[in-house]
Amino acid sequence: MTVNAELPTGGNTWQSLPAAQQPEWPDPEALRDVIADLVSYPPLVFAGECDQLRSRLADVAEGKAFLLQGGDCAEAFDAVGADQIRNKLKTLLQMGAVLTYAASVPVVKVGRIAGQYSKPRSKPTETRDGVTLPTYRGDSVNGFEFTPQARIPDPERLKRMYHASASTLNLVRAFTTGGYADLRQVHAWNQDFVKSSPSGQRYEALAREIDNALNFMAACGTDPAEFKTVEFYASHEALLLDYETALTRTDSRTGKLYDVSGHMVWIGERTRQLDGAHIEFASRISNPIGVKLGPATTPEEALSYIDRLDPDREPGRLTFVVRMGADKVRDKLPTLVEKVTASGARVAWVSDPMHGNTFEAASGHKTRRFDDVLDEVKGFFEVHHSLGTHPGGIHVELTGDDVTECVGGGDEIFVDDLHQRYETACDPRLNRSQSLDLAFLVAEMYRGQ
Ligand SMILES: O=C[C@H](O)[C@H](O)COP(=O)(O)O
Ligand SMILES: C=C(OP(=O)(O)O)C(=O)O
Repeated sequence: MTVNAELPTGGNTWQSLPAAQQPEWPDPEALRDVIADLVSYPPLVFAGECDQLRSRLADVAEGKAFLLQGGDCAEAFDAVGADQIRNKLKTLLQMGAVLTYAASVPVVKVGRIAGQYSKPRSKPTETRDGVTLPTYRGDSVNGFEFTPQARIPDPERLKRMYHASASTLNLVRAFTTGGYADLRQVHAWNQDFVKSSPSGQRYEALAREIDNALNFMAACGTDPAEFKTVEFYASHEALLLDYETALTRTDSRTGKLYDVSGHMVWIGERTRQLDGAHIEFASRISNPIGVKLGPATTPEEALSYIDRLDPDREPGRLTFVVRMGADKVRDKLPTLVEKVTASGARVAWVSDPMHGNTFEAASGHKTRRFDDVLDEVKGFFEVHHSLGTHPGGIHVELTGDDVTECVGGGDEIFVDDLHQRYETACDPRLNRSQSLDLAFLVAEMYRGQ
């Protein structure tokens, strides 16, 4: 649909191409009005911040840093509250501290946050007790509630997504620069957690070491400003192209286009068609771009993504997020890495150990086994180790709350526990304890390389 003539030139070239996974908005006029409003709204992030992230991701591509990207599968409008945002951030900060200290590597921290409101789905409809309704596509499109009314796509939700993203980002910026993320708070992030959980206790021991190191540095007269704030970036899947285009602006410094809805956006497994609208859109913007690579990805496709999205071969521009499944990663990944490396391109390679490892439990809950998640990351590391390339990071669905959505972990969740706190709007997330377990285990793998 051609929605707006005022969009920056080049930002809407995708409109003549097939766009997968777009909602069927019932009222085109209403969509047009919403987009006109969105076009007039201020940017959520600045082009210069996107460039800064690109330079951090260049370090990842060059083997000098590790990407920690994580957050909800699907953010929800009713979860835009201080506690939930702080808990998520706290979990990522704790994981970041574990990885930085235990693996001795700079960690680039990127949330699946402040924009992750849209979901690609396997099926257009959902059936419960003989009733079939349109599937839930994220709070940016329709309601989670299983009623005909809630499931009608409503473009006003695009504006709610903008405002929810703005509030979230505002709080995240306050937390990360206003003292909460000061490394001296490394114990405070754990206070509500340490007693009850093995990973919390392990973390506490590490936090004491970090404290000692900080005290030592202070005694030597060094108290670096870098420890008082944290660089934290926001990312989401660029799924709803009308929204992303409405938030695409021309950078006054360079004349280039940036999608100012988030610092980094990625193209998902279901929308990465080379002749499709999503890749075309991503090719026009200058943000760092991720592309999810499932087990069917061919080396030729991977090389074509590089030609389309990173024609200048700029490290940090392109991140390949590998999500093959624990049973396939060791077979499928080596050829991709070999061919990409041989081409001379320098992309960041990151493991998403969640999306290839989903199954349905007998109770009907969609879940993932912690051991499969871990095994996929192990396979990812093994492949890179054997090829002498850099395992650049992890991309994980997680929450700071004590949910029971994935099975396993040190504080073990059993299949029979799933119903207790199964709160995700879409896919199962690691809870805080499982997330910290993963961070410790990944740090060991990284150190052991
Ligand atoms: O988060 C990813 C996808 O949106 C999700 O895995 C699709 O889930 P579905 O197969 O239930 O549609
Ligand atoms: C949908 C997602 O993943 P994928 O495209 O890899 O299935 C996601 O990360 O939310």
